[in-house]
Amino acid sequence: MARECDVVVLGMGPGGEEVAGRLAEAGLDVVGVEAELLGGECPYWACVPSKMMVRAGDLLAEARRVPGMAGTARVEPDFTPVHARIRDEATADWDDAAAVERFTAKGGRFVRGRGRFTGQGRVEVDTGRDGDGDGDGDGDGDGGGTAAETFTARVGVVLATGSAPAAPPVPGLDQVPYWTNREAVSAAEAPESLLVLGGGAVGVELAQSYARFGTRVTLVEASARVVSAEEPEAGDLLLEVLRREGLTVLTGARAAAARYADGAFVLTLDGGEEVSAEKLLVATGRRPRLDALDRAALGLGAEARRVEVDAHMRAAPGVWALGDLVGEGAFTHVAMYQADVAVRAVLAAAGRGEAGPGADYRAVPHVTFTDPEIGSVGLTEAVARERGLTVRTGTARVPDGVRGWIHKAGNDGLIKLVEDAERGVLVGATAAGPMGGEVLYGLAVAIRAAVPTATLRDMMFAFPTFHRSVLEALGDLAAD
Ligand SMILES: Cc1cc2nc3c(=O)[nH]c(=O)nc-3n(C[C@H](O)[C@H](O)[C@H](O)COP(=O)(O)OP(=O)(O)OC[C@H]3O[C@@H](n4cnc5c(N)ncnc54)[C@H](O)[C@@H]3O)c2cc1C
Ligand SMILES: NC(=O)c1ccc[n+]([C@@H]2O[C@H](COP(=O)([O-])OP(=O)(O)OC[C@H]3O[C@@H](n4cnc5c(N)ncnc54)[C@H](O)[C@@H]3O)[C@@H](O)[C@H]2O)c1
Repeated sequence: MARECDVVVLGMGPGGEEVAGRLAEAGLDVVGVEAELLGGECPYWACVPSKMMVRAGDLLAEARRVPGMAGTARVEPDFTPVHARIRDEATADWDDAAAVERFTAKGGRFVRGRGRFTGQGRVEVDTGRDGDGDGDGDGDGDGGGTAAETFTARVGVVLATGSAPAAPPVPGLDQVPYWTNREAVSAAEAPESLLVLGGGAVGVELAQSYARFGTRVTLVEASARVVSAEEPEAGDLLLEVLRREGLTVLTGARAAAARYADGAFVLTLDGGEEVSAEKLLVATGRRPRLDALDRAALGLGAEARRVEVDAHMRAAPGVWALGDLVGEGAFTHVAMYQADVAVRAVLAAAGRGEAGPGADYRAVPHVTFTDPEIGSVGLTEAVARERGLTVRTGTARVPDGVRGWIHKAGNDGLIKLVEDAERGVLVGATAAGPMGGEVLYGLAVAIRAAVPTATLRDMMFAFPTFHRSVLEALGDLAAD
């Protein structure tokens, strides 16, 4: 028999957890369904543990910068405390009891199991366990059946099943025990050598972190640059720094075949060259997880790669979707932002208030936490031009600013601004450098609030901050 509730949230990653918790706090009867760990990818296998690795690697890099600036330092990397911190502080040994407690304390009902959205407000969950204590796994006490529970939602269903790693169709790759982000952030030791396939955010963050612990890293990237979705100037800068730090970075290189034998992974590149290492990390992007969704109920064709939603995250009547599943940027802050929009929409559907404003993607920020950090928001120059805008750009080099010059060792960075010259407002910006992600904040405000560049130029920028380079870049814009 189906159990009734107000809302079922399918997938309890950062997006689903936020929606489910907020709706439960608002007094709705909410069932949250999660197949693995409540909290999803970000706290257990992605953002948080990877940033602990980045922090540890940055400490080593800073210590190595002491000579010539502050004395001497002997640096002996040890990965043991990094893994211990990820295991004990970040993930409680990959245990979500605290998150489950947090959700149920808000009044939510938590169901562990793999769910399937079957349309008309229904979610079937394979709980893999018996609900009635008779040991047959069907929860009906009669001694036969399967371990499935069905929930029907009076108000609707929120889909938040996130994304999974996507591996390219390289012959042999599916036969070898490669790492995804999960193994890479939960490893107890830094490998002696590591091949990284893909130089996007996952690839560069983890490649640089491991290299700083002494791992010999070879990164293979198909595009001409690493972080190829960023401004080319930022990609070039990061490439130069990674190579200077001793990583082998092969750009414009595609894997043509993969094999594993005698403890070594070998990638044959399309030019015939072979590269090998003790471990292989495949970091070639992610795809929305649609496998648990009835495509017909969502109006999705067989070719659809993501769930389409309107500005209020509505995918179909009584169905909302958010996070990596909807492909508006695979970032935790995007999922959380969309969760906020969805909470208002669901409450409005339940007769509680107004849906309010829809999602606004003019100023989506993101930060790749390498050293230098690559922060960017809004449109790149190329995308702005593709959209037919009259574009002016302004750039400044961080080492040329007073703070950058004072900082000296590790001061690589740049600011790039993209202006819609007709409107006299910024539509895109990149802040690369020490604390590039923090410098980005003011630029995100300027883009979101459409602050005239004339006003930005007229502002005071505290001396001597890194963000004063923004003033230099604004001056360069004016000179176009
Ligand atoms: C290595 C790495 C580092 C990252 N670093 C950052 C960062 O620094 N900053 C940032 O903003 N983003 C970062 N991201 C991206 C971020 O992790 C994701 O954007 C975010 O986790 C998406 O949240 P979500 O709720 O959409 O999905 P997910 O986190 O993927 O959660 C979806 C949940 O749904 C569950 N689920 C799926 N199918 C079912 C089903 N059928 N039944 C029940 N449950 C199901 C899954 O088990 C999962 O728990 C990183 C990603 C990676 C891989
Ligand atoms: N700091 C952050 O916010 C952060 C960190 C990590 C991940 N993420 C999120 O997770 C998503 C996934 O990250 P990702 O790095 O896996 O994907 P990505 O899409 O950012 O980068 C994948 C890279 O792999 C390359 N590639 C694809 N196929 C290849 C092949 N056959 N051979 C060589 N190179 C190939 C692509 O050219 C691309 O540069 C990101 O887009 C981002 O949304 C965010």
